[in-house]
Amino acid sequence: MSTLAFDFSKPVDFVAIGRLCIDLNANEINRPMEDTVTFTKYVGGSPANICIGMSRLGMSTGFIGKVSNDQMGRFITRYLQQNSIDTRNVVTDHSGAVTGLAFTEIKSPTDCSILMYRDNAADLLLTPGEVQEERIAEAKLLLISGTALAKSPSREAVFQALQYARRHGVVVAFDLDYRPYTWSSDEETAVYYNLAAEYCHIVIGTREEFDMMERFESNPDKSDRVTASKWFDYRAEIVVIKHGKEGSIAYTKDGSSHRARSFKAQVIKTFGAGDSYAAGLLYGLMKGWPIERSMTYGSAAAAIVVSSHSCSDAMPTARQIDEFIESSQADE
Ligand SMILES: Nc1ncnc2c1ncn2[C@@H]1O[C@H](COP(=O)(O)OP(=O)(O)O)[C@@H](O)[C@H]1O
Ligand SMILES: O=C(O)C[C@@H](O)[C@H](O)C(=O)COP(=O)(O)O
Repeated sequence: MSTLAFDFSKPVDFVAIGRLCIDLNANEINRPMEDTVTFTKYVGGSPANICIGMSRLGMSTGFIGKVSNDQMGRFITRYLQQNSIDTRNVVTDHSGAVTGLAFTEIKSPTDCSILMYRDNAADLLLTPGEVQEERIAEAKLLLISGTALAKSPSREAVFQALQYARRHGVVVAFDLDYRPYTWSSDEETAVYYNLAAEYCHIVIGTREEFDMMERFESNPDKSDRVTASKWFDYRAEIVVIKHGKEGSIAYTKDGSSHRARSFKAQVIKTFGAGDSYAAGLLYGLMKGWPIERSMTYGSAAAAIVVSSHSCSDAMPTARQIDEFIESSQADE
């Protein structure tokens, strides 16, 4: 059992802070980037994808971030608005910063990579003073994401958001979202990830992401239980460790563990799995569902997204997930 203390008197379900960017997903799949000539443009960035996922699931949502003052920035803000996401705290940069671009290379359904163009990215320029306390105070759940910790001032903006969440009794989820190219040193990365995780009630990451955080500690067997137990000495109620196609395991503060398998999927590409999983999982937890059911919901959302061309645009509705789970059970 988890004892997440959502304050249901708050009017907004979910607010996310961090990266807003553009995904340019290869249209000609199953070939290297060198041979790819056309791409489809989608809104991207892990926390943006999760927020879009929550909105598709019917939650009331908002985003805190910074976009470039150009056509790309306006494309992102408009897409969020079309998805009923509150953009009052999406700030426009005026320093000439640009929107981060993620070109996706789909060599095969299992061999995918992302080529990032992120020099002078606007999302990393969000300042602590630009984070509106009211946007966090009014929300039941705040999602933070690791990439925003990579550079100042967005690093301090995230810690400011964590302070506001603490002040206003907001549950905090941390999707580790570790993107090595954004960081300059492994030590710096681990320091800030560990510091931020101390404030969080739900910590979600892959085994590799937790390995990165554990560089200062001893967990030679890469034991998921050892990884999770550390965070229960701080504020964590749930720690989720994802293992790709092998599924995921969640530990709760009372010492219990819960497993979810992945669903069979007609995989087009592997990215987007984590973001859709997070949306489905957090949705279930906010509904008060048992952890297994919430994890199954996340796994089904992920199976739907890996079978689609995009991440954000493919985020499923509750009906799509329910139908998917039903048809998967019928197939068994
Ligand atoms: N190839 C796949 N087929 C079906 N589901 C998948 C696949 N890969 C991942 N998933 C689902 O997505 C979840 C998160 O994926 P994972 O790869 O661990 O995270 P991330 O995308 O953050 O690296 C998994 O727990 C699983 O349910
Ligand atoms: O996060 C980014 O900047 C790129 C994403 O929009 C991208 O689609 C992606 O990689 C999703 O990440 P995942 O869910 O962890 O696979």
